[in-house]
Amino acid sequence: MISLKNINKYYKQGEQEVHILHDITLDIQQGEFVGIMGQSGSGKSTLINIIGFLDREYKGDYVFKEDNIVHYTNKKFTYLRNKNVGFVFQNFKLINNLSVAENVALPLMYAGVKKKEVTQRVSEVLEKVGLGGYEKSIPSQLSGGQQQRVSIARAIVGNPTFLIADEPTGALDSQTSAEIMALFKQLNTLNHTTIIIVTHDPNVGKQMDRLLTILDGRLISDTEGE
Ligand SMILES: Nc1ncnc2c1ncn2[C@@H]1O[C@H](COP(=O)(O)OP(=O)(O)OP(=O)(O)O)[C@@H](O)[C@H]1O
Repeated sequence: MISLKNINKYYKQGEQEVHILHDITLDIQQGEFVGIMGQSGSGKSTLINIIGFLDREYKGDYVFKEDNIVHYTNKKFTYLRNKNVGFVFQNFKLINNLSVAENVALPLMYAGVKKKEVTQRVSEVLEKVGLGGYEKSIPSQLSGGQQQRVSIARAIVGNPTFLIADEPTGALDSQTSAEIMALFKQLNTLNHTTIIIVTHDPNVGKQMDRLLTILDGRLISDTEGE
C-alpha cells in the first residue's frame, strides 16, 4: 500500500544542504502494525512527515495504492492526506475550549459531513476508544490517558487508511501507556487499520509486529516483532 523508493531528503541550513534521509526504500502493507525507532535526530519525524503526506519536498518515488503521488497537484495531495491519514501526537493537541465531542468532530466538520451523521459517528468512535458518555467533557478535565483516547478518536473518526502516531505514549506513565498500546492493537486487529508508531520506548517497540530502525537517516533494520 505504502511504497517508498529511494527517498532522499535534504534540508537547507543557511547556504548548505544537509542530507537527512538516505535512500529509504520501504513497503508497508494494509493492516500492518509497524514501529519506527531511532535516536533523537535520526530522521523519524522527517520520514513520517513524508509517509503521512505532510511533506513532499524530497527526491525519490512514493507509490501509494499503486499510484505514484510525486506528480500530484497540491490540491490532490491535500485531499490524499485528509482522506487517508489520521495523526496522533505525544501531547494530544486537543483544543481545550471545545468539548470532547467537538474535538473529535473536527475532521468530519472540515469534510462537510452532515451534523446528524457527525453526532452519531462521534458517539460510535468514543465508544470504540472506551470513552462512551464523555461527549460533553472538557479535555483538560481528563487524565492524560483519556486525552490520548480522545485524540485517537479524532484520528480514526474519518476512517483513515492508516494512522501515524508520533510518540503517542511519551507523556504517559507505564500503566496508561500499556492501555493505549492495547487500544492501538485492538484498532489494528478489529478494524485492520494500518498503524505506524514512532517511539523511543523499547517496551512499545517490542509490542509492534514489525520494527524499523533508523540511524543517521538510514534504515538499518527491519525486523519482525517478538
Ligand atoms: N525544518 C528543518 N530544517 C533543517 N533541519 C531540520 C529540520 N527539521 C529537522 N531537521 C534536522 O533533521 C534531522 C532529523 O530530524 P527529525 O526531527 O526527523 O529526527 P527525529 O528522529 O524525529 O528526532 P526526535 O526523536 O528528537 O524527534 C535532525 O538533524 C534535525 O536537526
